[in-house]
Amino acid sequence: MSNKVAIITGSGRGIGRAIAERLVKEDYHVAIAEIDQVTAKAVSDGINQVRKGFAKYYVLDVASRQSVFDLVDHVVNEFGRLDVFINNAGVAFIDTMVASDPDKIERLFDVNIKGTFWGIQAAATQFKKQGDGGRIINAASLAGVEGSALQGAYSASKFAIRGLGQSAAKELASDGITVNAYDPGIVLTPLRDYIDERTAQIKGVTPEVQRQKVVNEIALGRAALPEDVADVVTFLVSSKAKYITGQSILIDGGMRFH
Ligand SMILES: NC(=O)c1ccc[n+]([C@@H]2O[C@H](COP(=O)([O-])OP(=O)(O)OC[C@H]3O[C@@H](n4cnc5c(N)ncnc54)[C@H](O)[C@@H]3O)[C@@H](O)[C@H]2O)c1
Ligand SMILES: CC(=O)[C@H](C)O
Repeated sequence: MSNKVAIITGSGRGIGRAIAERLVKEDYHVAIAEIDQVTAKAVSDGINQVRKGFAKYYVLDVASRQSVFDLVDHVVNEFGRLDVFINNAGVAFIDTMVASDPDKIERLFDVNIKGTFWGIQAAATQFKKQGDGGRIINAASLAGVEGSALQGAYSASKFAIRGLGQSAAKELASDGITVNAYDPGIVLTPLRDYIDERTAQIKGVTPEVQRQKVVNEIALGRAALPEDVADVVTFLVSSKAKYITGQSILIDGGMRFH
């Protein structure tokens, strides 16, 4: 198969969907790897209506290490190889540090940190077998560069993801495998809607007021769209980025949390 092959976790909606649909335009075959079967199938079917055979969906929980390794095996059996693994799937919950529920913290760490770890392990294992390098890209966040109030567990997970990527980049460079991350600020997705609604509830303001507050902190004056992140990821997987590794690319429109 001449076309390259990418796995994008959490690509049933939001940023992951935008990345998958954009990579298909770059002639990638894509694996829509997602816990939600309905959205995964819908995104895959939509891609195949435009480019038949370019997408296949897989239902999994990235917190399960075996499921992530099985995903890579299924994709390689289907498409013949793997070139890019994008650890996009992630969850968040909003609460004060004191009120944060231990079970929610555990689940968030299992999905965001361990899920990313399993993706790095499974992708690197396959890339080493193939012997011709590869690209691993992880979803970090502005909240992983500067901790956000009411997002303690989430921020911690995104700091961890940046550290995982830096360590993996150093280890895997000799195999021609690059590892980078994208660090968006405010991107208009269902996750962001939840964050602003829940934050507004805690602060006793309307979601609209909360959304406007965060947008007002963005130098470019607008929230990002998922396509803005897909543009950066498309660059990071391209040959133009072959000398970039261990980096975390801020996509925050010049936002700075105070
Ligand atoms: N939206 C933002 O403002 C923003 C900013 C910075 C970073 N991010 C990060 O970018 C990534 C995508 O964010 P988004 O806004 O598109 O989120 P989203 O919640 O809209 O989409 C995430 C997708 O991941 C899937 N998913 C969740 N848990 C999963 C699991 N255990 N296994 C498999 N799939 C799972 C969900 O079903 C969903 O389709 C996340 O890692 C998020 O932390 C988002
Ligand atoms: C959800 C997220 O990471 C940013 C802070 O919006």
